[in-house]
Amino acid sequence: MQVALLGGSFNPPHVGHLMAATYVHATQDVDEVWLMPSWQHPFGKQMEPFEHRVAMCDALCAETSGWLKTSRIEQEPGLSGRTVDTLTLLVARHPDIRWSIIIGSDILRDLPHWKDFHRIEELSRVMVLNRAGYPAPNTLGPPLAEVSSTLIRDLLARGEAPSDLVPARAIAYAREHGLYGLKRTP
Ligand SMILES: Nc1ncnc2c1ncn2[C@@H]1O[C@H](COP(=O)(O)OP(=O)(O)OP(=O)(O)O)[C@@H](O)[C@H]1O
Ligand SMILES: O=C(O)c1ccc[n+]([C@@H]2O[C@H](COP(=O)([O-])O)[C@@H](O)[C@H]2O)c1
Repeated sequence: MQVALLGGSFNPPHVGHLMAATYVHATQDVDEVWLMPSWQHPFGKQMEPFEHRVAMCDALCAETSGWLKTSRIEQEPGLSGRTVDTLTLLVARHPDIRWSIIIGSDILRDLPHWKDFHRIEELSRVMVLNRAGYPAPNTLGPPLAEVSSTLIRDLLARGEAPSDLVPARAIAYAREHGLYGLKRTP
């Protein structure tokens, strides 16, 4: 089996994540895509609690026929969000799976600060998706949606409803739990 990992803060998840996962599943030789929310972020990004972000990722997965899953692997003791360590654990735990790592082209500028990226390339196929606004050589596919979690948090802070940028079930969950300063709904 071939699995592609899409790691991120998912704070909140949005249609860009869904499009990225769908694109990879539809065009690459991949059986499943696993969303892999950060438990703690290596560069110290502040995020809503892990359980809420997992639940919103599950809401994205519900939009698919079962090939998209959420992995809680990053909460394992001993991991710190460094992808090479997470991948090493996954490789040991699932020797039957062949791994790919999905990253958006915005991440390319951060890679010099990643731990042991060469080892990640040894353990997996790295797919760099063409994220709109971040052109780079050797990316995969057409530019994907111009949307970010930062934009969505900004819209929510201004009292706007980003209903065209976040899958409905995910925004409903965020509202139900009063995330991102949203007024809690029963
Ligand atoms: N619109 C998009 N198109 C392509 N890749 C994306 C898109 N949005 C996110 N990604 C990729 O998904 C992964 C996880 O992204 P993340 O959860 O940090 O979302 P983000 O929108 O970049 O968040 P933030 O705005 O909070 O930094 C990264 O590899 C990122 O490049
Ligand atoms: O391995 C590293 O050193 C490393 C450094 C920064 C980020 N990452 C991973 O990159 C993924 C996307 O991160 P981000 O910054 O877009 O939320 C997420 O799974 C992080 O754990 C990994």
